[in-house]
Amino acid sequence: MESILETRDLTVVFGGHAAVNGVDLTVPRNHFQSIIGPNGAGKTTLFNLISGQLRPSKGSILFKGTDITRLSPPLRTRMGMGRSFQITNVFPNLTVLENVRLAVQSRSGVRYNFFSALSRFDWMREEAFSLLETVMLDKKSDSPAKSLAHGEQRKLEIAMLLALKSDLLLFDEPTAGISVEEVPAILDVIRRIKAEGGRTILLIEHKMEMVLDLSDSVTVLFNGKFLANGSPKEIMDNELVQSAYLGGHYDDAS
Ligand SMILES: Nc1ncnc2c1ncn2[C@@H]1O[C@H](COP(=O)(O)OP(=O)(O)OP(=O)(O)O)[C@@H](O)[C@H]1O
Repeated sequence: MESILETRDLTVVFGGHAAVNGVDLTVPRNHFQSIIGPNGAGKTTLFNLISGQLRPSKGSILFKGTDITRLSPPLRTRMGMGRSFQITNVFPNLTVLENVRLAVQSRSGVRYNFFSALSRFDWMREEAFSLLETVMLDKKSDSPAKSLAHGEQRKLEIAMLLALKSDLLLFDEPTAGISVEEVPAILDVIRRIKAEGGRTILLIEHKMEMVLDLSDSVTVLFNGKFLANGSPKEIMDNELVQSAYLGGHYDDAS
């Protein structure tokens, strides 16, 4: 199976402590792969290395066969890697639709020209609206972004991320910090994105039922190191994984 992302001996050391320690990760194209592990296992640090927020102390990262270890985060985004918190430009006073349209526009590199016929930009509104349908936020298209509930804001961020048309999406606990009632809607959105196909998704998540439901494969980190990789069932049956969780400090946030 062709891989879209590979890390080799990926390591980052903070004050003598290796938060990510010699991790070899292989993510096949169009795969849904989850990364699990007890608190402090190094999951978010691994994402920071993959998306370029952090530079590794050692090792390399290959994305679509190219060594991106030294590339800046914006260049990685341009190559097709999307991470939701990179969306910093949510304009609270603009409508939900306008925010997504601006994300579509930024991807397309189209400069708004006051003298151009507005109809030339209709396709961007249409694409933005269809993204809002994907995240089930179309009924709020005319609401100002600032009026959205927390879970709805998360959906808006996901729609803006999808506007970038990334081939690889990195989701770091997408349901963290939102109310219990809003969790199923976010889950539905992720399920839809998976069903649409054509994308690779990497998910960090503590909610095991969500991991088991969505993942083609699961990678387990423990103390910064790769512990196991396999199908959800293989991981559930893996004795090493069981003892890491039982003996560790697994914080089931679900
Ligand atoms: N910038 C940093 N400076 C120093 N130590 C750090 C830094 N970032 C992370 N760490 C440490 O690296 C380790 C891994 O942290 P990380 O946040 O990646 O774990 P995690 O698996 O995502 O945990 P959680 O499930 O709680 O989010 C922890 O011991 C953390 O304190």
